[in-house]
Amino acid sequence: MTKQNVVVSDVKGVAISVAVSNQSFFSSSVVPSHLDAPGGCITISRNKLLRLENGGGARISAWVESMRASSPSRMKSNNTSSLSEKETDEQSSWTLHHPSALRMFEEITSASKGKQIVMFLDYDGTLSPIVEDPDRAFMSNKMRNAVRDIARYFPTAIVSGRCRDKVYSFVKLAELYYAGSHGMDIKGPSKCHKYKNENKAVFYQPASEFLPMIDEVYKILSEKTKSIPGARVENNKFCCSVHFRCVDEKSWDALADLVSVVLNEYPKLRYTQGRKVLEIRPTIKWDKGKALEFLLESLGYANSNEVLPVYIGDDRTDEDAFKVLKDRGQGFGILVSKVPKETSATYTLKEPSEVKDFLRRLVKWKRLSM
Ligand SMILES: O=P(O)(O)OC[C@H]1O[C@H](O[C@H]2O[C@H](CO)[C@@H](O)[C@H](O)[C@H]2O)[C@H](O)[C@@H](O)[C@@H]1O
Repeated sequence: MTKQNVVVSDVKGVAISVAVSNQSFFSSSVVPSHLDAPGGCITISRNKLLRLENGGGARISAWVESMRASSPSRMKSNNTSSLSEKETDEQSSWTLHHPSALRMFEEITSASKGKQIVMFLDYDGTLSPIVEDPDRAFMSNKMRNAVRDIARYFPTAIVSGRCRDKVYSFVKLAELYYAGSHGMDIKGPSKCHKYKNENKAVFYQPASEFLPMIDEVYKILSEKTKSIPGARVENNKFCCSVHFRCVDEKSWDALADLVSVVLNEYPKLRYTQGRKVLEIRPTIKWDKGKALEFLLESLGYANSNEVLPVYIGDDRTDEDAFKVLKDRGQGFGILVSKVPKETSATYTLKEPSEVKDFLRRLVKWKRLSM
C-alpha cells in the first residue's frame, strides 16, 4: 500500500491534512462505512481528492468529507457477521496491532515496575458515553468511584476539549488535575494530595490572549448557526465547538461553509475535528500532547525514566497525546474504540465500561502489590 500525505489548504491557511492512498486500508470506501475517521487526519482516495481539488468548493468539500467520515448514518452494526470479509480482515489485523489493554494488563503492570504510573483521562467518549446533548454527558457514579480510587494511588489528570469548569462539574473530584480547552487551561488539584513531587501549585493558560477572540467567534457562530436546525455551538473558553451530531447530513455543507466563512476573518484561529464536532481553536502550538508533557514536568518527571504515563482517550485530539508517548518511547496510549482507526495508541478498550474495568483492575492490582 502506498500512502502520500497531502495538505488541502484554505485561503487563510487553515490546513486540512489528507492522507491519500492508492489502495488504502483506510480508503474512503472503507472509512465512512463504519468508522470514525482516523486520528489527526482524514483519509480519502486519490480519485476523490482529485475530484475535490478540481471542483470549485474544494475546501468545503474536504470539510464535509471529513464530517461524513464520522457519520452515524453510515456506521454499520458492530456485529461482525454484517461485515464484509475484507472488513473482518481489517478488524482482525487492527486488533492484532492494537490489542485490548485488558488482555495486555500484565504487560502494562510489569512495565510499571519501579515507576510511578501517571494517569491521563479524556472525558467524552472515555469516561462518559457519547450522547446527543453535550450538556447531558454525565458519567456514572461507578465510573466516578473508579476514577476516585485511581487518584488515590496515581496522579490523575482529566484532559478534555471542554472548558475546565464544565468538565469539573461533570467529574466532581477535587483531587485531580484538570486540563480543559484541549489542554489550554491547566489547574492542579484543589484538594489535599500527597504525591512525591506535588509541592507547587499548578496553573497554566497558554492561550489567555485568545479569550476575547474566542468569545467573539462563539457569539458570531451561535447567531449564524441558528439558521441550521440541530447545529449547536459550545463555548469552551479557549476554544469553541460547533456540533453537527443533530444536523441533517444535507445541511453539513451549509454548516461547513458558514464556519469556514467566519474563520476566514480570524487567521489566528484554526479548526480540528472531533466526533461530530468542529473544534475552533487558536493556532498556537499547544494541544493535549503538550498538556501531557507540561503535567509530567510539573510532577517532576520531565526527563525521568521513573514514570509510566498512561493516556486513555477516544478522539482525534487525543492522538496528539498518544504521539507524544510514542515519541518519548514511554508509557502507553490507549484508544477507546470498537472499530479500527489509524492511531498512535498502543492498546485499545472498546467503550467507557471497559475503561472502568481497566481502572478498577489497576486499583486492585496496586492494592495487592502494596
Ligand atoms: O476531549 P473530550 O473530553 O473528549 O471533549 C471533546 C468534545 O466532547 C464533547 O462533544 C462530544 O461529546 C458530546 C456528548 O456526548 C457529543 O454530543 C458530541 O457529538 C461529541 O463531539 C463536548 O461537547 C465538546 O465541547 C468537546 O470538545
